[in-house]
Amino acid sequence: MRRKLVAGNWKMNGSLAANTLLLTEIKSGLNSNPDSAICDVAVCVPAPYFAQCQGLLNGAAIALGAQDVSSHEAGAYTGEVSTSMLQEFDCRYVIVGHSERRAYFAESNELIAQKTVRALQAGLTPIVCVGETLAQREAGQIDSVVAEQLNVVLAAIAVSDLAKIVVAYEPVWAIGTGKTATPAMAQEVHAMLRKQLQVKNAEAAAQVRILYGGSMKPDNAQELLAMSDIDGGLIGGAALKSADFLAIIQAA
Ligand SMILES: O=C(CO)COP(=O)(O)O
Repeated sequence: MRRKLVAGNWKMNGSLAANTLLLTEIKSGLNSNPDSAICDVAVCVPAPYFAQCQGLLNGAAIALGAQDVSSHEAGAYTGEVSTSMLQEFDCRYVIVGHSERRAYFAESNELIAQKTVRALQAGLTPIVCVGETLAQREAGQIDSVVAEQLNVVLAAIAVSDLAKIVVAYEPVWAIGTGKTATPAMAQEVHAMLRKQLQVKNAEAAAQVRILYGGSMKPDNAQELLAMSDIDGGLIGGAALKSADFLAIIQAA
């Protein structure tokens, strides 16, 4: 049985004041609801706020995560943030290959695979994002695009690391648009991804959590999370509102 994971991706949002308010509200919401301990919760915050959020989350059942990491270990890579820096702030998760990084920062499948390997070497849990654009969906290329994105990562990691990754299926056309994949549409892709993981190792594939992301909200979370291969959510906009984020955790 896979334990569900609800991870917030704050993207480039937040401020010292807003983060304090948001995390204080989420913590008190979780504390007042014993049921919510049944799933894992994480927030992936902008790097400048690691120290602040580490302090705010001290003792809370909410893990800290990053939204990206360098594929390099250390050195002359201006602007990059390394896995060891993430570890110093107790980050447990790191998102790699988000579609916004792929689209706006030209991240390739190969670079994303290198970042995944680097994260695993550091003992971080990579949340590997895959997903097709609307044009690719309409051209009937969902399976080939998403399978290729995952395959390049799978080829780069050791079988013994397979169970340590989290995969997130985020159809690009559903991100920030208010359009959500129907539970059946999402489940179909998740099942396909699970099959692909099984080719590498069946036992580990059964343990890998596959999250859905793309306009997940309190009013659609429950039906999405009820699908057999949807093991949680990667939440953008709704992770910035404590009531919405708590409602999604509750649905999980
Ligand atoms: O990109 C996402 C999470 O990584 C999803 O964003 P939204 O929930 O805002 O659609």
